[in-house]
Amino acid sequence: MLLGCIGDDFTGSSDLGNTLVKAGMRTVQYSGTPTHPADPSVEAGIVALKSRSIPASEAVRQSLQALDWLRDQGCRQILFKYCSTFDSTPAGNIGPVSEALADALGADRVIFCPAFPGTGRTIYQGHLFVADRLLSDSGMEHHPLTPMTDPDLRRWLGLQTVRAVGHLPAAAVWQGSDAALARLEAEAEAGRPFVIADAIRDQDLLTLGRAVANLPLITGGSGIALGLPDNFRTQGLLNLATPSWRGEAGPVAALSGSCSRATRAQVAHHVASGAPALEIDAEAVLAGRTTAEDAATWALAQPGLPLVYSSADPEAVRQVQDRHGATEVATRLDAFFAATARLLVAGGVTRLITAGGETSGAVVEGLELSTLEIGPEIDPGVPAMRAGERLVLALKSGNFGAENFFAKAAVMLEAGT
Ligand SMILES: Nc1ncnc2c1ncn2[C@@H]1O[C@H](COP(=O)(O)OP(=O)(O)O)[C@@H](O)[C@H]1O
Ligand SMILES: O=C(O)[C@@H](O)C(=O)COP(=O)(O)O
Repeated sequence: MLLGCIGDDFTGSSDLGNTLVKAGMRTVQYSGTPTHPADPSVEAGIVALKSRSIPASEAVRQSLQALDWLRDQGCRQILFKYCSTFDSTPAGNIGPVSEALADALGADRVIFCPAFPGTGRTIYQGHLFVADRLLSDSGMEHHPLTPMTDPDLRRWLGLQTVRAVGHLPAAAVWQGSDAALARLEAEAEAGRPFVIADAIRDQDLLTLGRAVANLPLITGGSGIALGLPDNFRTQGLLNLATPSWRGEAGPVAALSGSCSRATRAQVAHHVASGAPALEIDAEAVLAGRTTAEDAATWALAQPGLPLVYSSADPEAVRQVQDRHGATEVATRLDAFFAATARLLVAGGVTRLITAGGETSGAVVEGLELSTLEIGPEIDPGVPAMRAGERLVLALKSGNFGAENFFAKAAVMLEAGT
């Protein structure tokens, strides 16, 4: 294993896997830190954690455990992958986890670059944009768990770390990888070891990828991985075999606990198309009036692609959180979707689509899927994946995917190549 990755959620980890596979690395996603050694053919290993929204101390503990395992596999470089919308709170977890990883690796200069231009996330003058909106005006300000109310990443990261935060501006990136590295070094020498890097085009990410080739720790979204495989390829370290993909026929179902804008549009599209859809009232789940058995029984009786969703608008989310607390609501809905997924798979579902990072984490853990093989891309940032002999999956990040994502994913999961 050459590149060791720690993902702070499951959809984000599959997004990273998608990038690395497309760039030619043999990549496997693990659910949590494995207890066994990796297959020797794996070039990039991604330990997917569900650590984005848990207490910072626990996120640090889990990330260091993942780091130990990745180092045991021989990794030469570590990538900490978080969301392209920098999902975090003033308490963490991007800052505390990065501090712990930097200390463990002796990394005295670390870039932070969540840019993913292919899905509209760009960073300029230290500010994060989603398409033509600042992050704080993109819908992410209403996120149920990590409301992103400040688009200045230097300031937001600064709330989460005792280290001073510097800036690697686009103007330096555009001068090439040597200039970018020189600026990173200068920031570190000036006492600002954590550096937000601007990037507005894939070309910028490739430049940054070359600049950080020899650094032990990199942090960012999946975009920052674009240029990393080439660093290994130029050293003759990559196997050139292309991975094969085998789709799966059989019953299909979709689950959505994502309340992000893109997912809500995809749910509305699915409902408007006349496909079977069951809306789950969060309040009813909390009161025990709606159970996983109800949802799975309904889904297994539907033709085509049934969708079970709790996706709701910000006002509805706020009301239920005000009554029960955000953590309690998330915990109960996670458990509901995990149990529903178990019943669906036990009932014969072989293609499972899940929308939402936390929700996908709960589903994958609920199904006890330890290793996921990354397949072809469904939409930018979302690959098809295989878990064992009979089950294929798509884990969709909340804000990714075209409006017809659910139907498209169902087809893609079946198709073989
Ligand atoms: N109707 C709802 N009311 C309140 N919270 C909800 C509702 N539906 C889902 N949630 C919670 O919102 C969060 C969505 O997060 P996640 O699954 O990561 O989606 P995304 O990828 O869009 O961020 C989860 O914790 C989920 O349990
Ligand atoms: O970087 C991204 O945007 C995604 O890979 C990701 O992490 C999304 O997380 P969720 O929106 O919570 O699914």
